[in-house]
Amino acid sequence: MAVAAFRGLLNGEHCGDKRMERKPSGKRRVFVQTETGCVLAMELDRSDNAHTVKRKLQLALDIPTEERSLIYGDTVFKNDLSSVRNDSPLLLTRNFMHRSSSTPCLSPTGKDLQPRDQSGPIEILGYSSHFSRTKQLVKEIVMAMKNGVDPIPVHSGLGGAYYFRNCQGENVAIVKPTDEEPYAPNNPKGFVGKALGQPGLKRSVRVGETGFREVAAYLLDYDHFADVPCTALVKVTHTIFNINDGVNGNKNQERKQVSKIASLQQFIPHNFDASDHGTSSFPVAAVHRIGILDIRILNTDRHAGNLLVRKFNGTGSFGQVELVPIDHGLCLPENLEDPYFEWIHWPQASIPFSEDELDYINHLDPFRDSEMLRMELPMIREACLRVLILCTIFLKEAAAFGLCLAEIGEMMSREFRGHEEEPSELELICIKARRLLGESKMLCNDVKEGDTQEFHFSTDYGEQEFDSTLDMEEKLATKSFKCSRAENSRDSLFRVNESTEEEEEVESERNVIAVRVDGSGDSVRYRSPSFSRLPTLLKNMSISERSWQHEGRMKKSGYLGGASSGNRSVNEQVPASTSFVKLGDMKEEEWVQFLDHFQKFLYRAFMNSKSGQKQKQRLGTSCRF
Ligand SMILES: Nc1ncnc2c1ncn2[C@@H]1O[C@H](COP(=O)(O)OP(=O)(O)OP(=O)(O)O)[C@@H](O)[C@H]1O
Repeated sequence: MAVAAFRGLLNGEHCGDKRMERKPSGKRRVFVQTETGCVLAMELDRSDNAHTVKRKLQLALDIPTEERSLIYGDTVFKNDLSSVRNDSPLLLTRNFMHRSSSTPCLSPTGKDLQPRDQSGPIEILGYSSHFSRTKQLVKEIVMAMKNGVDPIPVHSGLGGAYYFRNCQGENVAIVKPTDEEPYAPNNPKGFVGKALGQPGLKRSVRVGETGFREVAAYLLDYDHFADVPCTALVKVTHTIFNINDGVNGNKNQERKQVSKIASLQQFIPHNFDASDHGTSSFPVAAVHRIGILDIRILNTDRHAGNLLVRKFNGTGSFGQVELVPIDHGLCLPENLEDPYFEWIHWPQASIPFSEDELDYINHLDPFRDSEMLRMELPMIREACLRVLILCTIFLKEAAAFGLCLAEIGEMMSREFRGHEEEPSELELICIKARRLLGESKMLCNDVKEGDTQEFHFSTDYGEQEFDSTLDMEEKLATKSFKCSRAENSRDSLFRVNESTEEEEEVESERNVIAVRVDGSGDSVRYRSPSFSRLPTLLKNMSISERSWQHEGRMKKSGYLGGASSGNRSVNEQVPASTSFVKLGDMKEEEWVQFLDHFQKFLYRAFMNSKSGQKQKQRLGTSCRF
């Protein structure tokens, strides 16, 4: 009966076929994933809305749906589904987010395994021309499966992963289902206890959301600069996958065809990983290129095991090797986090960037990158895109200033004093920029209705209204502000600029980078902050010595003690990672203004970093076990 509800709603388009964004009939196929990982392909009619879809799901899966919502990244669908694109993975999740993390999400009795749908065994979710290599891989894998060559589980790592093979039995891809990640409901290695969408191994990366990050890293790696293997998001159906049963997270021994949303990455034959090999033979260019990527995406998990080492031409002659970066599931966190850069103390990272590398960095455009990701991976959260923008600006300015990879990595990494974690230089700059944003907002809010649209205030008179903690350079930076209310903006777009000559010059370099249509249908134009120049106003100001300490005094005690079998309590084992700076909670106009402030503080911070470099104490926060 459940299957009947879907008759005619599913189709079997082959993964290699050219798929249109929306079929002429107005029908779209979506993949709905429940919190327990179960995936169902559905075809939506023009008339379908969130209620009708939930009703169909209830019938098909025999699960209650009243207290649940359909979500897609940041979007919660109340009713209208017209913005959902063909082949989107939607998540059906409970409305209340105060689920006890000690109570594993209920996967009642294995009953909610989805009925067989008619889509192909592997479907690529996305249309990018970048996935042409992946399409080829998928064809090879499907052919092999038809010939009885099945995938095999990967035993290393914390998450569920499977090598998919070609007809010759060679590994050609590694597939990681999103519901088998560490702590996800169907993790096969005993690390269970959370529902999809809850904070995961890193608090700023939700359970079930590492797959699209792997794809994002691949898509951002323009011209295969860092050599990230081709990666796509897929819906894949096989009996090999793991399903846990009931509240205990025990493995369901019954092998059935199940569909999963997963990342599929090209398998790269290799000789070692970087933890098994002396680092001195690693080419400077490879380390730089991987480091540049890691900085852009704020990789929190670049441990040595995530760098595959391939002997050059397979012979190893002259000790030459190639490095291939893998496992980007913990990049682009939703907040600034402590990154983990294994390369930070390798000598190669202290060698200045080459001209080619500087040229590549110079041509990076974080706003174009975030637009591209929004198009290719619509489920990506805005907060992650802001991290990408911020870190790319930081990289561009730092490289233009003359910092090397190691120095940039140092500035992004947190320090440990005693057992206390302190914000990184990058986070300190953001804290200052946010404080300044708060102060300028307060001042702008003081303007009464009916006042002129343009007004001035001076430091002398504004000072009393500032937070007493505002330090010297912030006071100077806020000196003589001119707040102008952007005209025609329904959502009160404010721009705060210094009324200095430098400001005039900088202002003239700014371009409109995006036109956003707000809820009222009005368009709001955003400017791109200048990358090439820092306002000279702040060059002589000092960023105060780091005095700020996290009030909670979080102790960093590392992650899990081991990776053997047996279920683990999430509460005991989720790391206490701190968020010093949030980027996602700013409104669009605040974010633009924040970026302006952020850039103004960079120059001095770079000067300080050059003059006072000291070795930081790090405990290491990668997720390698
Ligand atoms: N593209 C690839 N090509 C070849 N081997 C790979 C590839 N990706 C992963 N592997 C292998 O699979 C193993 C597990 O993969 P991966 O590290 O991505 O999983 P994980 O569960 O995220 O691991 P970890 O817990 O170490 O971060 C790796 O140790 C590596 O040997």
